[in-house]
Amino acid sequence: MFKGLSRWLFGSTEYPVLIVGNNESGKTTLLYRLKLDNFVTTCPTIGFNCETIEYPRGWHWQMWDVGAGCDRIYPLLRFYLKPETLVLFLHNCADTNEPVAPEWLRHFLWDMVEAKTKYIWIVPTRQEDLEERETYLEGLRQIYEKELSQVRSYVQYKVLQHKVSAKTGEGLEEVMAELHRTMSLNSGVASRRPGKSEVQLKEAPTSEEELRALIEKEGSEDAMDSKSFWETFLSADIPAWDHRSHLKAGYIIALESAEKGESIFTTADTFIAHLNRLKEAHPERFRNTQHQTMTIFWLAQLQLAIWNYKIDKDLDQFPSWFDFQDVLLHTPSLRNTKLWSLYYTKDLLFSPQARESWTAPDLQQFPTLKPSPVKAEHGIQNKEENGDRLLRFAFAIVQHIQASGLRRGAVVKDALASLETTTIRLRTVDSTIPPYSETQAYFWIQVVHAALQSLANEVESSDDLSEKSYRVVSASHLSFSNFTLLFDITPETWKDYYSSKIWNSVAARMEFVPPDRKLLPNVIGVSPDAHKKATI
Ligand SMILES: Nc1nc2c(ncn2[C@@H]2O[C@H](COP(=O)(O)OP(=O)(O)OP(=O)(O)O)[C@@H](O)[C@H]2O)c(=O)[nH]1
Ligand SMILES: [Mg+2]
Repeated sequence: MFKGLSRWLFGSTEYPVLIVGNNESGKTTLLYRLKLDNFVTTCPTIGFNCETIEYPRGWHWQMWDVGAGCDRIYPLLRFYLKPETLVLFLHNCADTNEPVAPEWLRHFLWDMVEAKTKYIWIVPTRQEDLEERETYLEGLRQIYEKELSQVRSYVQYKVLQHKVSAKTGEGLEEVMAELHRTMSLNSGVASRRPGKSEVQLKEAPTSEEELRALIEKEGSEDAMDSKSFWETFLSADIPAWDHRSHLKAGYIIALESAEKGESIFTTADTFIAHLNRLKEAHPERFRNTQHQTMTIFWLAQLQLAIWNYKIDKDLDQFPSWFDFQDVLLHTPSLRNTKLWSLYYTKDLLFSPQARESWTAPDLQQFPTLKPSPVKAEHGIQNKEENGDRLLRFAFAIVQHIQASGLRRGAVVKDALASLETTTIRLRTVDSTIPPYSETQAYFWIQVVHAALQSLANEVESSDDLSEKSYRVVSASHLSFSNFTLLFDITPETWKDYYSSKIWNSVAARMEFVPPDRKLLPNVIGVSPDAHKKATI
């Protein structure tokens, strides 16, 4: 109602502006200098002040100066964040003891990401007594930009470099001009969600060369080897919790899991258990909200990078903990904090559903392993590769159904829809990929389901309790490679059930067509020599 009234009175929208910063950084002084064009004597703010400022004529800014000590109340700041909120972060230059880019800013930035708040300006205040002002401000800019770069794919930021004094009013007009310029350039953006194509344009992935340079730079600044890092990680004492440390911790966990042949779901559980432990030890520092799909996404990319490294370097064993930097340089895309945007739309990835449980990508499937050099020499039949792709896809879906306890019908329906979109996309860049076929997709899901179900059934009938618990774990936590070892299922298995004529028919693409050679399996037995193979 008030919004409507103000619009009627002022004939325009009010843009919300949140003013934050450490104690005594001049938030209240700045607000009243803008409002009254006068210096007011302040005392520490309890609660908040809110004033509407007009600048220039016809443009209205609803400015919120929130409480004393943002470092203590920052968990509450997120309630002021909306997609259309603009943020001014005041840095107090008069207090040289004050940390530059304080710890709470990092959490606040991720709160901004979560709230889809898009703009923040760092305003250095109380500059009157600065010696070598320009050098000092340049130093500030570098430190803040490093911190802000963590969220650069989501948030636009700027560290202002001109002289600002809330006491005299110097430089405040430029601050308001910044807000005005941004909002007039993005007129209407604040109040509507950007379309998909806009998001993709703005957030195009960084080039491989740039990423490699970034990894080199961060590697040379990172004095901590993986062992020492892991110790500080276990004691919740790591120096920074940025993208690189996330990758480093993930790398170690993914490596251990790859060696044990654990599934990606188990790996993710391990990682999340560590996160929870860190959060318990230092709730103010580790505030990542639990995100199942995001965790699985990054761990899967790390596992893939580890495997590709092993294959390309022709190693007999997995790389070691100490090869972290080399593995990153081998797959520089890991350094792209927005890598997920190649696979997921923002709307899907940040949905409550994706947060709570594994959700398949809606833009394209995760990449699979590169073919090993030997295979590549002989060339791989695309059909066989496609069979492998569908088999892996089916395996991930069925295992997810078993691990999550979700209703099978709904998951399969969503998964098939996602597979269809992915296939259509893939075919636009590689026409040798066979078209999506409902029959083929459903067939692989059914085959994998029957196989895993047979493991569960064996558990039911076993009297040996230790065997029982072992099998329960193995059915839902089996890795894909162990799965193909246990069951004689290959990309060619369909030939036992379907003739090529039916399998490749147009009718089979449109809807499920039953097999013409043999009934679909309800239960598949474990391959007789599986135990022998699994121990190799
Ligand atoms: N010299 C100078 N002093 C300033 C400036 N801005 C604020 N001050 C002084 O700094 C002190 C703190 O200013 P406030 O406006 O109360 O700061 P605040 O960030 O709102 O403080 P809290 O509400 O306690 O968080 C006051 O004594 C102000 O007069 C400035 O630009 N220059
Ligand atoms: Mg105040």
